[in-house]
Amino acid sequence: MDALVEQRGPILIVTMNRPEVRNALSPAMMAVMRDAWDRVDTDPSIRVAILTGAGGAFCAGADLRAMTAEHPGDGFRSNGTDLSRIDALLKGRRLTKPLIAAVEGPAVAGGTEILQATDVRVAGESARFGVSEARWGLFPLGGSAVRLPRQLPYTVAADLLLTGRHLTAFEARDAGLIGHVVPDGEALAHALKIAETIAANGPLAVQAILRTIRETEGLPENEAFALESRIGTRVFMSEDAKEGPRAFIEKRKPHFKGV
Ligand SMILES: C[C@H]([C@H](O)CC(=O)SCCNC(=O)CCNC(=O)[C@H](O)C(C)(C)COP(=O)(O)OP(=O)(O)OC[C@H]1O[C@@H](n2cnc3c(N)ncnc32)[C@H](O)[C@@H]1OP(=O)(O)O)[C@H]1CC[C@H]2[C@@H]3CCC4=CC(=O)CC[C@]4(C)[C@H]3CC[C@]12C
Repeated sequence: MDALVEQRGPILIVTMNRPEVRNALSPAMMAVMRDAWDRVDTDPSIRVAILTGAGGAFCAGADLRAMTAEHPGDGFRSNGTDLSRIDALLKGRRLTKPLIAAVEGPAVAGGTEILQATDVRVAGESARFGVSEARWGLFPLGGSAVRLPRQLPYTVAADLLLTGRHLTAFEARDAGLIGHVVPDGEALAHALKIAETIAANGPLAVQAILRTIRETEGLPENEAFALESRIGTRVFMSEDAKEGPRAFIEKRKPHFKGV
């Protein structure tokens, strides 16, 4: 299987699994990823997802060997593919639940592109990041030319996109591309701890916060607050909003039901 999917309690772990090519993307891998994202969105027992890679690598982007079989543009010309939405890479689509990246080794090109669709990012200290498409005369069609300048300071994003150079894990953390650097081999364990913390929180609150972050992006402040207050008020009216404060006063863990 080019990608593996495992549910551990409320956490769904998706592992890109072509370690012999540093988990370069294949159509089969992308089909499993797309189905996994559908499952995250529709299965109420899943509260958080983790994306990781097998064999000490995250993902090396598109399969460059497969691209040499024919002109890389032929696939698009022949079937009129619309790349404004690529579900597997969460381009043009965002999950309704938090997605955590657990990165070991290279997360390059398409690997750094899908990273930008994750909410919390953890990497082993030998991880490397970059959007190297321009080095091969290609375009980062996983969305980085749009998304990276929205996530990083402009000049950092432009530098990475235009030079195709790679960053170490510490440089990526300094640039704000990732949030946590951990010893090599511990990215998944650390991501699981973060996932457990999030999964123990009120699921309605978590999903409403995420929805607000996503849907207010780029809105004028007053429009953003109008939407935010509509989404947030519904959380306050839930059963979970009664349970949380009650649990605090009774000095026990809350039992959230997601209603
Ligand atoms: C458009 C997007 C996306 O933006 C385009 C890309 O991602 S282009 C890919 C660019 N990739 C790179 O620049 C990375 C290249 N690799 C490296 O730099 C290094 O290997 C490394 C830093 C990752 C690791 O270095 P190491 O020293 O640790 O290891 P190394 O010895 O180099 O490698 C070990 C072996 O692994 C092989 N390897 C590594 N990377 C690749 C790779 N990318 N491809 C193939 N093989 C790789 C290496 O050769 C070694 O093997 P040996 O045998 O030992 O030599 C696009 C993203 C997804 C696309 C869609 C995919 C599905 C589709 C299918 C279609 O038919 C239609 C189109 C589409 C929808 C397609 C559309 C474009 C994308 C969205």
